[in-house]
Amino acid sequence: MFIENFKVDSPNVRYGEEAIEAVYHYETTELVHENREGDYQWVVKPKTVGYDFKTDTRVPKLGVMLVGWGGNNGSTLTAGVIANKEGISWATKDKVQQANYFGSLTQASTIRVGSFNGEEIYAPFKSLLPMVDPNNIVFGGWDISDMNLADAMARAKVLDLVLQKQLRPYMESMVPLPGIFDPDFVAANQGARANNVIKGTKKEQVQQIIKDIREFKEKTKVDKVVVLWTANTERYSNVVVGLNDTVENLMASLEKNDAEISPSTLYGIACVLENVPYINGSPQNTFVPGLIDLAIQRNSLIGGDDFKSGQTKMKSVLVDFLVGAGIKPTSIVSYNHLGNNDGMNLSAPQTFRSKEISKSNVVDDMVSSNGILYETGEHPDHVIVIKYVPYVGDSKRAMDEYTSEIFMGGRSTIVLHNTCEDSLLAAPIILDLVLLAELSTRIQLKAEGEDKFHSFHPVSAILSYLTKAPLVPPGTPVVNALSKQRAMLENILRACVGLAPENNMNLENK
Ligand SMILES: NC(=O)c1ccc[n+]([C@@H]2O[C@H](COP(=O)([O-])OP(=O)(O)OC[C@H]3O[C@@H](n4cnc5c(N)ncnc54)[C@H](O)[C@@H]3O)[C@@H](O)[C@H]2O)c1
Ligand SMILES: O=P([O-])([O-])O[C@@H]1[C@@H](O)[C@H](O)[C@@H](O)[C@H](O)[C@@H]1O
Repeated sequence: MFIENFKVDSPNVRYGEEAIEAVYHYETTELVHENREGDYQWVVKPKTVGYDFKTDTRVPKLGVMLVGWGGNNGSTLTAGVIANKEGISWATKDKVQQANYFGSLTQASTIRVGSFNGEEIYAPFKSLLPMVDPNNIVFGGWDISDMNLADAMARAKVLDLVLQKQLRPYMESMVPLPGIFDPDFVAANQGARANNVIKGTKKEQVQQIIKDIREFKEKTKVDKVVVLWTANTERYSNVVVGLNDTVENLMASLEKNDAEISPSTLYGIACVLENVPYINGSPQNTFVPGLIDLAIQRNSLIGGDDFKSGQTKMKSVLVDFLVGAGIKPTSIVSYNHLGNNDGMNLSAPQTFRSKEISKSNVVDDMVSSNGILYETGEHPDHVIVIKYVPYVGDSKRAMDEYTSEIFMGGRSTIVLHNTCEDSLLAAPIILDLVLLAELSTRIQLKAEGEDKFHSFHPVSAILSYLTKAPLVPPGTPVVNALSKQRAMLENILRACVGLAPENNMNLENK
């Protein structure tokens, strides 16, 4: 059964005028390697840590500024939100299609809240805590191409023409602000669309971005802004001692107009200085150590990297299943071809390399979790190929072959083939990223022994479900398995309303 909403009734939870406060008992374990009578043994000690959570329930008017607003993702997301807001429907050859938010974890998935008369009860994911309604987001942003959003939507060739026609009047007046462009960081083939760029030194460019954010806030009267990079994939920046390894060196390099600071890092510096959450949807190392430290110093949320949309999402499910089932993946070969501008940009070796890295690391945690199947340091062969085929446009083809060793030396080969519009996968992920980033800035927590409430660590690991290469606080583990990432997110939000983690034990029925 499905319910729209619920409230928790518990002595541990208080719904106030402006906040929900919850007292929570976090059940965890501590391991020690002990010498017991001359023999070293691993001992696991369960422990309970008390936490207080406080969630500000005043939902702000949210502005979202996209870097690369006029791209396929940016224009598709903007169009999709307008279509939902305006309740637009359109005729396809199959049926009359209504606008929806399918593919969005927050808007289109549910959580189990309990059982009623023996029946399982589910509620929308978004009913866990008050969140921004995507229909109320005000969009803006930058693009190095000055094309208005209606024309950009047509250039993207993603949405049905009948729908585009209805959306055009809403989008014609939306024109991206000039963006920071540096041809050294993207494929040479991108230069042709760069007719809308910010001039000046790198420091002046950062100052311009700060000015743009302030003016956008002022003009649209939004309470909060989140900035998200959905612009071209860049090559990796060199991380060099003295250049970008510390806050001081990064800021000094900015003063010196050092060529090795990428545009995506420049937007990041501007956002962090302005205390505006900044999320990177592409694979490059935007978050060089100096920028991560700046975000930590200023407690300004950063998140990334690279939207986990199709092939990689599937991989973080399938390999988790295989390894969790005691089956040993030994070779994973992933090929895809696509014909949109992203594909064209990825046809250069340097930008492809960024993608190859973010797509390759995704099985690491699952492989290292099973010392029965894999020796220390052993990895499956893992090959990533991406080809640019203009004819297929945004309709990405992904082909994967997983070969595994099974019982008694047997081999099992699974082959997948997926055809799907790349941008229709990415747009709802962008939505979730900005909605969850905003929500997480309203949550405060305090562990027992701490005297003050504080926010989550500014390097936002709770966004991991949505990214191929999750950025996590330095020195903390990266989790790639999709089910674990979802459970982490859901259980943290449950904790904020005093609900225990979903444990699926169902003891009442056993
Ligand atoms: N679609 C997916 O499923 C998916 C998944 C993961 C990651 N991504 C990443 O998302 C990004 C966007 O994808 P897309 O399909 O929308 O690409 P796109 O090429 O259609 O759009 C990118 C836009 O960014 C603009 N741009 C480039 N450099 C800029 C800069 N420095 N400042 C401002 N604007 C700039 C371009 O003019 C373009 O309009 C890519 O990096 C892609 O790899 C996409
Ligand atoms: O999410 P996913 O399907 O693994 O990865 C995709 C790549 O396969 C594709 O080549 C690229 O253009 C997309 O931007 C996205 O990164």
